[in-house]
Parts: sequence; structure tokens; C-alpha cells
Amino acid sequence: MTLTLYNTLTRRQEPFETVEAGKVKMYYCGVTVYDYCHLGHARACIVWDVVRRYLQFIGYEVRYIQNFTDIDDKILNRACAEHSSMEAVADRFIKAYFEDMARLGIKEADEYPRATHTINGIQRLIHELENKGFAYPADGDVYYAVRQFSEYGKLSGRRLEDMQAGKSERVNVEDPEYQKKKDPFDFALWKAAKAGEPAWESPWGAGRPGWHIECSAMVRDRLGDTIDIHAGGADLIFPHHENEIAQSEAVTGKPLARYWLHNGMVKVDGEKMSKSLGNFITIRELLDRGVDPMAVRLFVLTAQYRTPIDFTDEAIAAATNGWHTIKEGLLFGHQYGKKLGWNLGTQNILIPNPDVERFQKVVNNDFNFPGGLTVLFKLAKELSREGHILVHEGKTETLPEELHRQWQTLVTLAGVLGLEAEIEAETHTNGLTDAEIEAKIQQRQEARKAKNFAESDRIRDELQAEGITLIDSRDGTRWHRN
Ligand SMILES: Nc1ncnc2c1ncn2[C@@H]1O[C@H](COP(=O)(O)OP(=O)(O)OP(=O)(O)O)[C@@H](O)[C@H]1O
Ligand SMILES: [Zn+2]
Repeated sequence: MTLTLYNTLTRRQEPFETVEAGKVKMYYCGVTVYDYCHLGHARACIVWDVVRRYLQFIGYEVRYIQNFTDIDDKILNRACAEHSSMEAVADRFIKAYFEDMARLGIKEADEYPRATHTINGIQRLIHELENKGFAYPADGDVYYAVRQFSEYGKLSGRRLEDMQAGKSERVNVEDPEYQKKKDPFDFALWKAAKAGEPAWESPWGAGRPGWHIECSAMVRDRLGDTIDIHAGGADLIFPHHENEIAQSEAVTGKPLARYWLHNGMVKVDGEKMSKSLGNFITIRELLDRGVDPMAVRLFVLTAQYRTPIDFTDEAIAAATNGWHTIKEGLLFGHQYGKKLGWNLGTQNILIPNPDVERFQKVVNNDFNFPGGLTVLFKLAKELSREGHILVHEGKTETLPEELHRQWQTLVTLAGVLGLEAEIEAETHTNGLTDAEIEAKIQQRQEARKAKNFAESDRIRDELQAEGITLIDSRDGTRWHRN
């Protein structure tokens, strides 16, 4: 079974072959820290978290680096508005980032370099670019000369000539930078200090780095000249990633990344969810509304990672339903394992296991996580069905060992997608486990059949006292915790 990935660079799906056998070097362009993260950032972080988990699951050793852009006009504007410093704003939102991502179950990256901690690496790279004729100073700024890099545009498929024709969208003649550039498409590697802004000494005068150069420097510092996967949102293909390639490859003469992978956008009414547009919901707002973090993961994973998804209340509600189904399956072992006489920990689910094979086969096709989820849903539904049979009939249809294998498979595969149920909270709320509640409902059914209504009322009251409400209907009795 080979993993094949759609590579934005080649516009084809290709077999995944790493530079070094068995090892993956992966870099993801993280957030600019001037506000709380929204659902769009959640999608990007969840997708790359799951990609990393999956690569580890299939046996790779993964080194995963994610940056924080902690110097930027937007951060400076916020610091100014709050009479605070750029560093204080960045620190506050980095802290918030970790809180939000922990709630979503995102595993921490191996390292989180920050632009302001990489100034030496950035300056080294600019210096080399200048020596090789790809960069020129202009009045305290330094610009990258895009026409010197013959492959400029290879990632995005944009050619300078075409952009020239429609240049109005990109070029602002009023912009003071425009006056300094040799070509309107040149971009800043270094910006001269403005009064009151943070600045670092450099051979070009005091100033600060441009945005694109920080990633080229961080990749080189932490991972080397050529990495396996460079990831980010599709909104970064142009100009950010195009410029990263131009910077890094001009210096090293080697490909910056073998595979360029891009997640699709979370949209609202067809537009990118974005801090700048103001059409966003933050992760903490969504979770504080009571949306389960695992439902957010499911919302993200039910779409192929490259396709755009619309954020709607209905989509979140559907994901919540889906999560309840998977959660019931995940809790099966905790509820019924003992009763089924499982000897926990004695099985090795990975040999030979058709469900794991099916999961891997489908996900190997360009990280098809929605396809992988169908395997999880099948297992979860089957386990829930057996759970109900067990409660009502005292035994299961399938052999306990086989159910044990199915449950372990579900837990393992759900873990690859970062889906985990909180065992204590779910099975022991109000002192009664789901199985105990189901058993009491069954006793009450039997009392009612025998027309022993005093007993059936007693059971109802007993459950009510435990905070459990029963709802009788023609199809049987449903229940919920209050
Ligand atoms: N709506 C979205 N859907 C999916 N990914 C997104 C979305 N918005 C941002 N991202 C991704 O999140 C990561 C961090 O983004 P960054 O902090 O640069 O946000 P941004 O694009 O400036 O956001 P905004 O436009 O909201 O200010 C990038 O990889 C980016 O592509
Ligand atoms: Zn980047």
C-alpha cells in the first residue's frame, strides 16, 4: 500500500517518497499572533495534526515544525491600539493559541520558532541572496528581485507576464515601497525601521524582516535545505509560498520541499473566514457555546482536506451527531468490557486486521480522511448495536473476543484522527453508567409488561433522582441526562 499525495507544485498526485527513508521533515506556516484563532485556523491545525499522526501511524518518524509570525503590521497596529508592545500582544495570543489547540486535542509540534527569535538566520539568508544577485538594498529596505529567479511562479502557476497585464490588483503606485522597487513584483526582505517600531541592527540599517523570509530562514535553520512536506492554507500559495521558494531555492540551488500541500479554506457564505474580513467565529467562542471539541474535529475531517468547507450551524450540528455515534462506540469497552470478560491488553489488533487495512487503503489516497471515517462509523455502529443487544438479552451476537478486537481497532483508528472520548465524564455522570441506566430501563419495561406499575414508577423516580429523564414513545424508551 503506497501513500500518494496531491502536490500543488506538480499539480499531480504522486507516490510519497521522503528524502531520508522512514523519516519525514514537515513544516507548517502557522498563525500571525494578533488575535484569537478562528475556525479557519482550527481547520488548518487539525488537518496537519492528523496528517502528522497518520504518518506516524504508518511508521514514519516525523519532525514537525510550526512557526509563529510574531512581527507584522497587524500585530503592531494592535499593540498601538492597546498602548502595549508588540511582544506583549504576541505573547498573549501565543498563550491563547496553546489553550485553544489543547482543547481541540492538537498535539504540540516539535518546535515553534518565532520570527523575532530567528533574526540572525533571516539576515544570513538576505545576505546570501544579495551576494548571489537576487536581492538589492533600497533606502534602508532590501528587496527580492523576482526577475532574477527564472522559475518564479512555478508553484502558483502565475507568470509574471500575466500578472503584468492585470497588475492593478497588486500594485499601488501611491505605496512608498513602490517607488523603491526596481520591479513592482519585487517584495521586501527587510524593511527600514519606522519611528516607534521595534527594530534590529543590520548591514542595511536598523529594521525588521519581511514576512516571507522568516519561513525560508526557519525551515533552513530547523530542518535543512530540502524538506519533505511544506504545508499551509491554500491562501498562502501566492505570494507567500511562491516567495519562500524563490528565496530558499535561489540560495541553496535545491528544492525547498518535495511536496507542497495545502488545506482548503473554511468559508462563510462563500467567503474565506478571516480575521481581516471580520466574518469569523473564534475557537473559544464555539467551544464555550457548548460545541464538543471532537465535533469540531469531525466537522473538519468530514471534508477532503483540500476542498473548501462552509461553516454553518447545520454543519456543526451534523458533526455533533456524528461524534455521538463514534463516542458511543469508543465507550463500549469501558461500559461492557468487564461484563464480556475481556482480558484487556492481550490482543494485537494490527495483525491481520481487515478494518485497519481498509482504513489505510482509503486514507493513503491523498489523505482521504472522510473515507477513513466511514470505517470508524461502521465499527462504532456495530458496537452500539451489540451493546443494546447485550443490555436487553444478556449476551452479544458476536463473540466477545471479536468485539474486543473491533473496539480496540476503533479506539486506535479514532486516535489516528485525534478523536478521543472522555471516559470518566461520560460513563459515570450522576453515578450511573450508560449500561446501568439501560439495565434499569429494561427492568422497568418488564415491570410494565407485568402490569406492575408501582414498580415501573419507582424505577422512573429512582432514575429521575439520579438526574436521568425517561421519554416513552411507541418505539420504546429513550433517556437523557439532565
Ligand atoms: N479560513 C481559513 N480556512 C482554512 N485555513 C485558514 C483560514 N484562514 C487562515 N488559514 C490558515 O491558517 C494559517 C495561519 O494563518 P494566518 O495567521 O496567516 O491567518 P490569516 O490568513 O492572516 O488570517 P486572517 O485572514 O483571518 O487574518 C495559515 O496556514 C492559513 O492558510
Ligand atoms: Zn510560511
